[in-house]
Amino acid sequence: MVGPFFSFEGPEGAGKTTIIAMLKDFLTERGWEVVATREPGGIEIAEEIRSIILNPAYIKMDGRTEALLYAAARRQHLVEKIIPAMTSGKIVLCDRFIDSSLAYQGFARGLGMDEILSINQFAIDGYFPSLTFYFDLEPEVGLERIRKSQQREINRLDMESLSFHHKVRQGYLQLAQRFPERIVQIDASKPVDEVLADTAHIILKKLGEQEKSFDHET
Ligand SMILES: Nc1ncnc2c1ncn2[C@@H]1O[C@H](COP(=O)(O)OP(=O)(O)OP(=O)(O)O)[C@@H](O)[C@H]1O
Ligand SMILES: Cc1cn([C@H]2C[C@H](O)[C@@H](COP(=O)(O)O)O2)c(=O)[nH]c1=O
Repeated sequence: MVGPFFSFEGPEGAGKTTIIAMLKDFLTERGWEVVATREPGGIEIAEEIRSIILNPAYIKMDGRTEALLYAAARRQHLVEKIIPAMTSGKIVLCDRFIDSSLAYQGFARGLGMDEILSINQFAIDGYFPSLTFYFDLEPEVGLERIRKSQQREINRLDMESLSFHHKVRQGYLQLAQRFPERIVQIDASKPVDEVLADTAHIILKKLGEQEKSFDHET
């Protein structure tokens, strides 16, 4: 069985990292093998690219360079970590994937969603997530959460204007409308335990569906 691939999307401080860690424990306790990972990063080459993209000193980075670096990090992470995990039947929980590029570079940077989709189609070669959770939150709330967080350094993208972060949200809302069969919107303003319950419920349903279709094949 090929393991399912779930991506988690949303603005800064939406709670993706928190919920992925909780879901990993929740699913592992139920006997699933789970790989939790993140973009940009997750493996050495992509973490190196991450440190370049997010370096607050690189304010002169061109938007297209930024988009290509995210796509390059994505490609390496996909072939080195995500595909092998899926092939060995593990559940993949990925903190950000292609929709981050569509919302941030495509929409908020103004490079065009379809242009960014096109370079990313080359990078992902058909490996779209089985399901994407979009954690919807007012950008002001998310930015305030990360400002208060001890564990989170402020990176180059965090430093963008509030209007950029509003555009990111608008971009995500458009994506949720464009891909309703893949993207599930979660209210990330709720308390952590409620966000976890909402997300886990959908994942268990999806796993049940996948187990059923697997039974039919055998
Ligand atoms: N539902 C929630 N309600 C209140 N605070 C939360 C909630 N979820 C997460 N937080 C807190 O908000 C901060 C950011 O959470 P987290 O790192 O999980 O977000 P994120 O979406 O991964 O952010 P980013 O993508 O910007 O790194 C943390 O301090 C976390 O404890
Ligand atoms: C994958 C991806 C990410 N981004 C942005 C989104 C965030 O501002 C940073 C990553 O930081 P995080 O703390 O790990 O969330 O990068 C982007 O603009 N485009 C992308 O494709």
